[in-house]
Amino acid sequence: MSDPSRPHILIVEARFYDDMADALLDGAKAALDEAGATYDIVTVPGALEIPPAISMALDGQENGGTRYDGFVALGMVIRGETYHFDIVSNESSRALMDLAVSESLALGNGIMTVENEEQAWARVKRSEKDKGGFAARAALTMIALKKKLGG
Ligand SMILES: Nc1c(NC[C@H](O)[C@H](O)[C@H](O)CO)[nH]c(=O)[nH]c1=O
Ligand SMILES: CC(=O)[C@@H](O)COP(=O)(O)O
Repeated sequence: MSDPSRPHILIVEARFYDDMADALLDGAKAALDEAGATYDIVTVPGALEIPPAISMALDGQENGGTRYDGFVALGMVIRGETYHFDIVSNESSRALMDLAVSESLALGNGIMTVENEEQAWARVKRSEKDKGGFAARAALTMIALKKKLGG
């Protein structure tokens, strides 16, 4: 039984790039550990699978599954040669926004969409930008806001 006084978070990570996923996850876990939050971690192949995974977790909550106070999405989308970058980037972010608004979710979006690996590495745990940690803190902030607003 999780401690009701501590936020319980679901981290959904896309491991399209394993090494970068590790760095994003390190940042998110460090932020959640610092805040005293508890969390589960699920892994999906790519960023496009993150919104469906969160939707599955929401369905699970209605069927006796684990209840989550908030969600953290982690992924790295790097532009290639084709239009697929735009699809993956735009559709994953749009689906997350649609879910967050329609379900009033406390969600931190840590799906990075970058032009190249240099930009990618400059935004994970091993850098001052630490987008994984930022997404985790965003989720925690929205959990507190939701409680303040009576959600
Ligand atoms: N190119 C990247 C992808 N592409 C894969 C998709 O996200 C998806 O898994 C596939 O289309 C099967 O449904 N995903 C990333 O996370 N990052 C990329 O750079
Ligand atoms: C973001 C992507 O889907 C990308 O990695 C795919 O690369 P490409 O456009 O060269 O097939």
